Amino acid sequence: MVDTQDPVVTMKQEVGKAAARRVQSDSVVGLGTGSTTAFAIQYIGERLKTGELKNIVGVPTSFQAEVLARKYGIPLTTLDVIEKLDIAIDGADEVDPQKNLIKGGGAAHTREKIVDSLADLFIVVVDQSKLVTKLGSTFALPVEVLPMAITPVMHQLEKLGGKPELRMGVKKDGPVVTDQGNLVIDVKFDSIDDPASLEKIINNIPGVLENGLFVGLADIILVGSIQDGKPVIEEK
Ligand SMILES: O=C(CO)[C@H](O)[C@H](O)COP(=O)(O)O
Repeated sequence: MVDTQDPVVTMKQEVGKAAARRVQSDSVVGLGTGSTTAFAIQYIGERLKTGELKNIVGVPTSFQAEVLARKYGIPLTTLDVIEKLDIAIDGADEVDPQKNLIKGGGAAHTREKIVDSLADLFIVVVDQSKLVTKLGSTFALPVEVLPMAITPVMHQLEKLGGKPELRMGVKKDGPVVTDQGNLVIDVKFDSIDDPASLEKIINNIPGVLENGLFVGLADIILVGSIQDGKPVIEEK
């Protein structure tokens, strides 16, 4: 259960709400994945319920987002019937000063990249600990891979200087399986000097579906921190 008294939880809640307040009536909204975005989805649902927001449809980036959207009464649509989104709200695992991201801590980065990249406005919700000067400094880069290609892809990632590890389940024996039925390799790089070219190089390895580098996609970063015991939100 979520501890609503925990200041970190309160701060995540406030960041999620701040992003949800940017959603306007008559819009198509990308619904991200993760614990921070979950609060944004909840608050969009609450604004719909009170009538403050009208005529919203969501595009979920994962099974988790879909379940939450249904729980909070947000109607859903698919990319087959819309051309673009007005706004997307999503979390991140690392954010650099150029607003480039590492995502995929929840193994949802493939669908997240599709949805977030189609949004006119992509808002990222994070806490201060996610800000880094260089991507890769704290977090391993998630790469979604077709199961049959795991071994050759690992070899290629090692040749790029990474240390690849197959992501294993928690409270589930065996590897994590994505919403698409694939596996995730987390690759630790000492540092990622050129995220734009690494994103392309990794995606060019046969068997790789998508990696968690989001380059040049984010428009606004909402950063939460706790100051004097209170949540503070800063916009970058
Ligand atoms: O990329 C993601 C899922 O694939 C998440 O957005 C990312 O892991 C951040 O999650 P949280 O808000 O729980 O820290």
